[in-house]
Amino acid sequence: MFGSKDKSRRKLEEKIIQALGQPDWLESVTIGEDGRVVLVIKADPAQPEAAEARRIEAEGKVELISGVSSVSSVLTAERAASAPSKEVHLSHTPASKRVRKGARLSDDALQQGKVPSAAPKSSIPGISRILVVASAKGGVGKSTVSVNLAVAMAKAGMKVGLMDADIYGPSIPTMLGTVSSEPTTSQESGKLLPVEAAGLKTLSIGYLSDPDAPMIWRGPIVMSAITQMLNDAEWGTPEDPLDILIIDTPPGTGDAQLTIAQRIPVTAALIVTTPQEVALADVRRGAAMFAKTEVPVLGIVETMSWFEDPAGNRHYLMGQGGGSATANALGLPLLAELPMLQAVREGGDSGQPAALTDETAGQLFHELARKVAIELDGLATKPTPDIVFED
Ligand SMILES: Nc1ncnc2c1ncn2[C@@H]1O[C@H](COP(=O)(O)OP(=O)(O)OP(=O)(O)O)[C@@H](O)[C@H]1O
Repeated sequence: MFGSKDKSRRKLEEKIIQALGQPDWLESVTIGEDGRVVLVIKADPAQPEAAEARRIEAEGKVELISGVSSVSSVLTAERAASAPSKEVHLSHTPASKRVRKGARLSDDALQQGKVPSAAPKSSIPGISRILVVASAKGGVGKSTVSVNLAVAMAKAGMKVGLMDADIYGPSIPTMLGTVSSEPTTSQESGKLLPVEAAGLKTLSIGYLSDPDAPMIWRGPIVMSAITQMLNDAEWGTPEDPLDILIIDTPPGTGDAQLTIAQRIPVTAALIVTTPQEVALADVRRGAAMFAKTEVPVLGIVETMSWFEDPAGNRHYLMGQGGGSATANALGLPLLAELPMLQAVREGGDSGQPAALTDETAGQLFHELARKVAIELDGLATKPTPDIVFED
């Protein structure tokens, strides 16, 4: 599946599928570097005992296969056939009235509070598009970018959701000042109602786990929680969906990240990095993971790029130019180089995102949001829709 170990893992995957008798209930097999196997098993939620028996039997069979060091599994509800896509409206506008995708269209769309209609849509009712924010390493500013980007989009009038799937350190509740909030359940639908803050709807894996519990959250468990937050929460309705759900994912390119990229109908990803060369090698791995799972990467966001002293001199504390070099090497746009700003750090600590309260940060993240909208728009190239620029 990955790099030089491709062949042996593919062989092992085949063995596993064969040992299970190629069942249609096996949704996916993920094999970690050291032979750890995660099975995703489809099951009927109305028959929990049968589901559990299926899981135990499958794990027992896979455990016996040589090359497998451990096996775990996650049960997922069998999905109904996906609703017909309400995709882009293809118009019959004369060519002279069409506009090139990108450029002003997206800018205007962002101003109007909409992701461009041309951008591909997710298949989850109530959520138009899903953007995952990823980083190959921890502590690079991924959650800060997720929160402030979400706020900038909401300020522009979009309906934005922010889901914190960072198992290793769910920090969104701190950054939004919602640590003591708890999602409630709708009496009508029985679904989880996201917490509302800073103009966003938000849910965090932190709400579903005990913060003092040992960090046992790993691929399969996190996937169940993420699936629950995605499918069993009232983000929007099919008639009035979220324009975009931003997911802050756990750092790294391991099983948990791979499972997210494979299992969730992600529209696109954004990769956050610092200018450090050591982080950039990891960014390349992250981009490769998304390429393998066919999730388009919109671009790179470099953050903590420099610190500006009161005299206006820039200090490149973490190196310089690395983000643009990686973006060039990967053929991806560098969507932002965000400086270190005290207001951004303080905003994260105080639960008042800087994009909401600080003018400089507000402008920087508005610009990033605009570029993200342009790139989302640019995804809709196949088949090319005719986009009408409203006069
Ligand atoms: N542009 C910035 N200016 C100043 N401080 C920043 C900036 N970006 C991030 N920080 C600070 O750096 C720290 C790490 O940021 P953050 O928590 O967003 O990283 P992360 O990649 O999400 O980390 P984790 O791996 O824990 O998820 C935080 O204290 C945050 O306030």
